[in-house]
Amino acid sequence: MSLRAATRVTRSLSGLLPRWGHGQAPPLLFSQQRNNSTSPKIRVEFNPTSGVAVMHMQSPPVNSLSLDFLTEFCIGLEKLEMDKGCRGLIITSSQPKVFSAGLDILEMYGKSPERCGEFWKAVQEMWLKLYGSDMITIAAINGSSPAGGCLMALTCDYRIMADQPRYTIGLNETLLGIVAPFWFKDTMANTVGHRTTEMALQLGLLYDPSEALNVGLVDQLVPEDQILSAATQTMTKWLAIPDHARQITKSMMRKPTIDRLTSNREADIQNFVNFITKDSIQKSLRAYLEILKKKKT
Ligand SMILES: CCCCCCCCC/C=C/C(=O)SCCNC(=O)CCNC(=O)[C@H](O)C(C)(C)COP(=O)(O)OP(=O)(O)OC[C@H]1O[C@@H](n2cnc3c(N)ncnc32)[C@H](O)[C@@H]1OP(=O)(O)O
Repeated sequence: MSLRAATRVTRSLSGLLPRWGHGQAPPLLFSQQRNNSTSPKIRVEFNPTSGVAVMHMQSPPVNSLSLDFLTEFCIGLEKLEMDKGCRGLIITSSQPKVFSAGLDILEMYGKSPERCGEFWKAVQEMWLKLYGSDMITIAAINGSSPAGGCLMALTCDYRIMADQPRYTIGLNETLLGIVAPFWFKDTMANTVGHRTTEMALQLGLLYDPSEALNVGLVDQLVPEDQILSAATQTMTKWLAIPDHARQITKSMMRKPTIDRLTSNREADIQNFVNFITKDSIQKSLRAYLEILKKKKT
């Protein structure tokens, strides 16, 4: 059980002690000041009345997960996680047509081993923080969400996708000539099962929304303009569950997967650096970048 969950259990068992003592700022003001934040790539709107924050990813053109993006994202997440008034988080995109394009390919192409290692550590950090979050997390997927973007959505408790057939979602790493690491694979298998994951990962499948719903990669489809209201409605249902019971349950389901990475973090970084800096892999990434560029012409 996480420290925050343990604290909540203690609080609920000790007879609903007041949260704010004499001389402290009233909760609403305090929360408002702390957690409505805008950094260049992330905008957070926290509603202290509902206890729900909405995180808007706003890194043009495609919310790719660069080192800077991941750093801002983790700082934003950490702040919300520390705020006991924040119980739920909705993650969505401010960019048209794209939730997140996944890891920033330019962070993996032509970079030094040291920089690649630093980048990978940040990717791990994002996953650890989100997958292990005590908050209720909902991905409001209002655009395409390949690879690392799909991973980000998979770490949430619930996924709502815009019902727009041109959007796709999936772990398509093999299409780039790279390999989804074991914890990407585990996160997907925990969501859709072993067989679907095995096939999807080998083929680098990108699903349209109805296919994604069919395999259980997303939980609900809604018209794009209703995605935030649908996320808010779902959040209300989840908020009705006592936090401590839900958190312990979430931890019970996810801890073995999280422990596999936490006990192998350094080796996983080394593995990534050795893999990604290989000439053959760099060549594949260059070819993929060229395909992305040519798409436009
Ligand atoms: C053993 C195991 C060890 C470990 C082994 C290693 C494990 C690695 C795991 C990797 C996980 C990943 O996430 S790898 C990342 C996978 N991501 C992808 O395949 C997504 C590629 N992108 C797309 O499909 C599309 O861009 C999409 C997101 C649908 C949006 O399409 P659009 O038509 O709207 O936009 P585009 O015109 O394509 O893109 C706009 C610009 O953004 C750029 N762009 C797009 N995606 C980008 C990205 N991910 N990183 C950087 N830049 C990107 C394009 O090149 C364009 O640049 P300009 O031309 O300059 O404007």
